[in-house]
Amino acid sequence: MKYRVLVSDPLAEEGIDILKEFCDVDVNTGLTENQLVDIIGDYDALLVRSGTEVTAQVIDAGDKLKFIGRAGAGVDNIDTEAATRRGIIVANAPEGNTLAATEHTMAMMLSLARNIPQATASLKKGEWKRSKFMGVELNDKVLGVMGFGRIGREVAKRAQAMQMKCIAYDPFITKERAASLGVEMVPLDELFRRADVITVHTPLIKETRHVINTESIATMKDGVRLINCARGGIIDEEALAEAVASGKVAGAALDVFESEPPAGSPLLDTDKVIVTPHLGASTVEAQKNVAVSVANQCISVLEGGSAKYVVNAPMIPAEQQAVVEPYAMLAQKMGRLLIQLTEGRLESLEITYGGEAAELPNTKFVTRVILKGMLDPILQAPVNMVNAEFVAKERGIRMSETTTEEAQGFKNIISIAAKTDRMTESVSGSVSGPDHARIVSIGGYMTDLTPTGHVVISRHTDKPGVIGKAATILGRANVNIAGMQVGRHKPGEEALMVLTVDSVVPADAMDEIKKIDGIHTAKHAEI
Ligand SMILES: NC(=O)C1=CN([C@@H]2O[C@H](COP(=O)(O)OP(=O)(O)OC[C@H]3O[C@@H](n4cnc5c(N)ncnc54)[C@H](O)[C@@H]3O)[C@@H](O)[C@H]2O)C=CC1
Ligand SMILES: O=C(O)C(=O)COP(=O)(O)O
Repeated sequence: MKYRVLVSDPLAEEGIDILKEFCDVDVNTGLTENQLVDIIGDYDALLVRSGTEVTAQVIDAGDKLKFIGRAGAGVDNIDTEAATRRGIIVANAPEGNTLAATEHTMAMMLSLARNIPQATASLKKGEWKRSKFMGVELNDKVLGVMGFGRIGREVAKRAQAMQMKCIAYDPFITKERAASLGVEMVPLDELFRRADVITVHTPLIKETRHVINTESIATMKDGVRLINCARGGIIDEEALAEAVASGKVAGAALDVFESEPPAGSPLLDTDKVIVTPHLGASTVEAQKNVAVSVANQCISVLEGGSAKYVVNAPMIPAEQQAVVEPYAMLAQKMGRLLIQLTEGRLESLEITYGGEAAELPNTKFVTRVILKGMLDPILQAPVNMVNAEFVAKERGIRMSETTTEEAQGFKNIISIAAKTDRMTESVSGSVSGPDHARIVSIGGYMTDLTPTGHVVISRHTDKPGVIGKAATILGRANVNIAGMQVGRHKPGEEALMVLTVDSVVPADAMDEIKKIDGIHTAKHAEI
């Protein structure tokens, strides 16, 4: 059956064409939330731009939904937490419109400095007012860039070409990185104090909401100019309107608004503020880029693969794949085995990465794989790389992740210790090559087990006859034993037996094994 994809905002034809090769595509724009809720249950994927609010209600109604794609950068119109809870991958196309937004910012800055939109409107009205539209030069002025990500950096590069002095604030970018581009990183209050023009390029998050407000504007230079081509709400619009009216702010250029469209905003009534209707990404080139990117990611996810720009799950970058993948495969098997060996309600998990495993670039990814391996068999709802951690947290499972140089005689080791309300159990494994991994201990007993197929694992008193009786029972049940290992600490004490078998062990045979004199516990597991 073909997958069904709903496109609820205008998407470039190039993207739609890619989707149509693999999916049934419906383009249905301008839907209300209720209309979307009514139809979303029929679709496997939803593709949007900034025009669709993908709320928790929409997501919860998307019974078949596996992928939400954002043909652009900002995902603030998507309830990613709700998607994560439901195991839906959210991905964006953050690179495709960087240059479009950058060039729009430059256009806004130049228009603001030289009053181009106002002068155009005036001349078209039949006026010829040359002195009214006296401008300022950008040459030698200080540009303050708040948010030094993709767009912020490209804006700075272009501003430097116009001989502006660029300073930037971004708590997540190092001074060295900025210095390599000739940009001085400064604290935010210094940026506000020193800049002649301030342009914001951050996401709208708690920390950036109304960061430009009455108080911060008061610390800026008289006659400062402000630009927002990022997200409405980073600048407090009421404070801006007042500061423009008082003359503190000489002018502002806005592409985005707290509410879009910004009907009734006083910012639309003043000539000192120039505006565009969220056009930052609106170039032919950018729209083609983002549509193609998100369409390809959508198909990849629907076909069981991964997406390049997942917003709500850790993915392994291509360059780390070869190193991380063997550990991830082992980890999932270890998780699966461990959950089958435990009884009771899972309370905590301690995961230790030792030796070379501690150096992995992405232990968080491997930890999620362990969780998926453990939780998938026991939960009704699908557990995947998107929601594994969330599901564990929701179920109150305490998690700890430790790294250590110690690898217990192996080059690398992953150990998982699980505690339930009834018992503790542990499993360790080691990777010895791209396709070669072993379970090296269970419950503290050494083993050497290829993590695949069916096993019977039992604890028994180390005395003659116990193993033979178990083998006889399996033989009678027509279960072939492919391998056997016994681990013990001291002769005569408790021992652990691992039997690899070629097929499922019938429940009555397992019951018989559990009743053998000397057997303490016995479990059948499929790894
Ligand atoms: N007007 C439009 O049509 C478009 C708007 N955008 C918006 O532009 C903004 C920037 O986009 P990109 O550069 O692609 O994103 P990005 O993720 O590459 O850069 C954002 C930067 O903001 C920084 N940041 C986060 N919190 C911060 C804080 N509290 N203070 C200062 N910096 C902080 C991050 O470290 C990051 O470097 C986003 O809000 C995006 O949605 C993007 C494309 C088109
Ligand atoms: O990519 C972004 O963050 C944008 O704001 C672009 O929005 P749009 O796709 O033009 O609705």
